[in-house]
Amino acid sequence: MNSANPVNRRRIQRSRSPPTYKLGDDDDTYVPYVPVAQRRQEKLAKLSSWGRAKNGAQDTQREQEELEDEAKEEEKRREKARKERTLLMEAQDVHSRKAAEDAKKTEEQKATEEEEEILEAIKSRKKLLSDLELAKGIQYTESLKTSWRPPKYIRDRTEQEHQRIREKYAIIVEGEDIPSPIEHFADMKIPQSILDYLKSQRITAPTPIQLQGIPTAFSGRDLIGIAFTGSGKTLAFCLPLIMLALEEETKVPLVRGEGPVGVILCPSRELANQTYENVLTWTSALAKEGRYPPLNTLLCMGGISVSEQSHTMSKGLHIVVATPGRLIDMLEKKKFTFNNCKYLCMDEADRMIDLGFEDDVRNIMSFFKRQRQTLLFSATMPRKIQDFAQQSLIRPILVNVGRAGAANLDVLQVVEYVKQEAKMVYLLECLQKTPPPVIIFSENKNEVDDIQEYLLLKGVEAVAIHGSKTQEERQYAIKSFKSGAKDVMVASGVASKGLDFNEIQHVIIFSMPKEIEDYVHQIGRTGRSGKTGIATTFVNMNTPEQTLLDLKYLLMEAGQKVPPFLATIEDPRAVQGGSLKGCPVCGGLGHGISNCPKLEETQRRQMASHRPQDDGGY
Ligand SMILES: Nc1ncnc2c1ncn2[C@@H]1O[C@H](COP(=O)(O)OP(=O)(O)OP(=O)(O)O)[C@@H](O)[C@H]1O
Repeated sequence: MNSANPVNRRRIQRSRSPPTYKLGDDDDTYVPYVPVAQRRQEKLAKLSSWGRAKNGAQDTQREQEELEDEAKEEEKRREKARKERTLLMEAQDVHSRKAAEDAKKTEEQKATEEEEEILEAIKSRKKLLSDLELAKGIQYTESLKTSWRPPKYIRDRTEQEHQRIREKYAIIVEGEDIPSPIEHFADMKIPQSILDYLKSQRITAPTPIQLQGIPTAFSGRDLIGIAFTGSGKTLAFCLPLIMLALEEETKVPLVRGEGPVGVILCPSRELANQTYENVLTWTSALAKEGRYPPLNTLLCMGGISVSEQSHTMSKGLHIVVATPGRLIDMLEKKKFTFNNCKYLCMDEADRMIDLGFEDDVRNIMSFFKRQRQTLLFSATMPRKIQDFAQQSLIRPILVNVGRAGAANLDVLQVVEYVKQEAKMVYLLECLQKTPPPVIIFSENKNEVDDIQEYLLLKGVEAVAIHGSKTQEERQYAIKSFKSGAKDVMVASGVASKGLDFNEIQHVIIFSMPKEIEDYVHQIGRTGRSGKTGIATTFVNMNTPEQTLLDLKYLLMEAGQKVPPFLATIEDPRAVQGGSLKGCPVCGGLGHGISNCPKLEETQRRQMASHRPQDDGGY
């Protein structure tokens, strides 16, 4: 029965289905593929004819079984192929899904990695200690001891009671053994003459930063104080130094060549000058009563002739208010020493340790010969700068009123779309919104001059201030604006940090600063000490989208109206499904660390090895 032999079968098939192509002359065993179904048909046909012939039921049965086996095999093969195909397809699906996820994840991961790298770099910055302390590994573990104590009835309060007071004023604190908050100036044991003076200035109850910050500083603790613009930080760091100086002077009066007891560092001359004037009024008020000795304060900043200050230098020195450059100069020339200096405060501290002043600050610290109390204050201090600063402080207390970098809620923020060429004309219209005084900010010195010129032409009494003006011009501008002789001050960033002008009704931001912190400081010139004010900001196509996004989030946070053109700006991070947390470096809410304008600016400065003297801290 040859027919059952596969070789024979193949031969039969070969004769019926000639090859469509030939592999080679020697390939005479080649058998073309015949589909199984066709083979089965053929076989069945053959079998039935054979069955009809003679071989009997047995053979037919066997052949039938063979065929069925073959069919089953074939079905199995198909099933397997189907399964394999599905698995393959599934694997492909999974692969492409994973690839898509990976692509997304990689973006996210990349951003996270980049963020971590930058944060690591910030963390690993050399500590804010003097080089001597760093070199010798000097590390203080105890805060400075002071004799000041809160009244007994406050000391007797439980921690829960303290915490309830903090919650009442939205004060957030961090640190060990946090001193108690004190709600009344009288309980802070401040001399009556100062209390009377404050009262005459309608300063009757401490603001939140003062009610927690002053007792903390009085207790000798290192402190990071963050609170809104215009919330009274200056008093919070000046009063403790005045009290410390008073205590030292009362113990052993300082003579010529001795002192200072403490120093206040400011990033600009204007701010140094303003703080100096504040200290003078408070120390004069103190001395008036006759019970307390006079305290001697020196203003140490560029643009002031040292010889003019010989009178101040001829006595023991209690307090120095300084910009970093001139202070280093004076210390190097040994005009005075920090041998007995115990108190170092930095106003607008994030700027001081962040943009170029850092080495100067470290240099200044190297003049201290003993342990000091260190205080840092600002309205804007992103978390990472706080973390960095905290490493350099001793058992620091963090006092935070509101989110660091949030806008003052007493400022009504209006953002308007104004085409570049229409700005000047619109500015005049805008000036009508409120009575004077008004401050106009521009990021560009030439623009500041142009605006002033235009306003003068239009009959508006305007002064201008920026870093390229001489010291006399700057002083004149501030003085005449403060006194009310001039209605409008046009300023570059210089006037935005910490300057406290009376009752500014309206701030106009002619060109939106790239960094949202600058915006917060600028609008913060109005709405001070509990009063309300308006800030109008011009934006247009020239304003970077990221800045607009930061602005949009800031307005939302402050519960302000978001104009439609801002509302429609989409956050690319939301579109990509990324994290929406704010930038830990600049505090901007509309971007992450990887595209932080402040970092870019820092890098630019570093590359240009250029110190931030534009506004004359020196
Ligand atoms: N307890 C108080 N009650 C009422 N007014 C106060 C009080 N303390 C300070 N002030 C007034 O508030 C105004 C703003 O204070 P200050 O300049 O210290 O604000 P700041 O928090 O330092 O603001 P910035 O962040 O802009 O520097 C000043 O005119 C000051 O006299």
